[in-house]
Amino acid sequence: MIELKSLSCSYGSNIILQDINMEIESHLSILGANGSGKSTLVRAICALVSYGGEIYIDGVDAKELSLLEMAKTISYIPAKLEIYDSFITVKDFVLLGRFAYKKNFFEYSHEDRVIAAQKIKLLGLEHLKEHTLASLSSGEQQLSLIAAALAQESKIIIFDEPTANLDPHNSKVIAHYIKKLKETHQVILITHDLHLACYIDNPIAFIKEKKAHLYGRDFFDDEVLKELWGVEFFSLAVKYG
Ligand SMILES: Nc1ncnc2c1ncn2[C@@H]1O[C@H](COP(=O)(O)OP(=O)(O)OP(=O)(O)O)[C@@H](O)[C@H]1O
Repeated sequence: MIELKSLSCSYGSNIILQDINMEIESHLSILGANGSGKSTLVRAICALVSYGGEIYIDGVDAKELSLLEMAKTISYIPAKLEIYDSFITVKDFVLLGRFAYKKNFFEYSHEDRVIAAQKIKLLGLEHLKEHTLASLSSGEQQLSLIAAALAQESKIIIFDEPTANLDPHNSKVIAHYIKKLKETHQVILITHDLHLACYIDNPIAFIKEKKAHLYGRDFFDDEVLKELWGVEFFSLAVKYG
């Protein structure tokens, strides 16, 4: 359970989110216009930006969590892989997901390596494990990001626009993984992909004018969508089902 109490976020004098009060009991999808503050909201939850108000994760004040405790609690998966080391292999990248569990600075344990190998297998990346990340397609990179996040073994996984760079086939593959992860993890999804949001079927927080507005399935009503986005919708088809 994530509780936001009077949450506010600003960049300098630019107020992005103001006085948000919300209980995220389980899964959630976050939608809203470009620049509305979706990524800022999840970055605040992950303690990646400073904020006013309070955030509690399972009753613990997020400000009290160390970096390593936070890593064991939440994984944040960005839309696109920023590759700092183009020569890192998939195997070594997924192992990085175990950084919070390292017993000393230099060594990953046998257990860390076993868990990383399991996640590589789970995501169907075994044939690519010795390949460099830079040599993979966007879809394969996204799968590698998910494998590293799973290796982190956090309860909460946040996806920030996971299908933004993917073709329809890979979007469907990723959509199925996200849906499956809901069985074992708390999944928070930021997306502009209404088909994906509809398929994942989480409660919706729509960010508008610095506030979060909550919806259920009613969000996907053509009239509601038209009012929120200002464009016509005609019976959104669930293409990932
Ligand atoms: N590091 C930063 N410094 C200053 N302003 C920022 C910073 N990060 C984001 N912003 C601004 O805050 C606002 C909200 O950004 P944010 O990335 O949270 O929006 P978003 O809803 O995720 O957008 P998008 O859908 O386009 O990804 C934007 O106006 C953005 O320009």
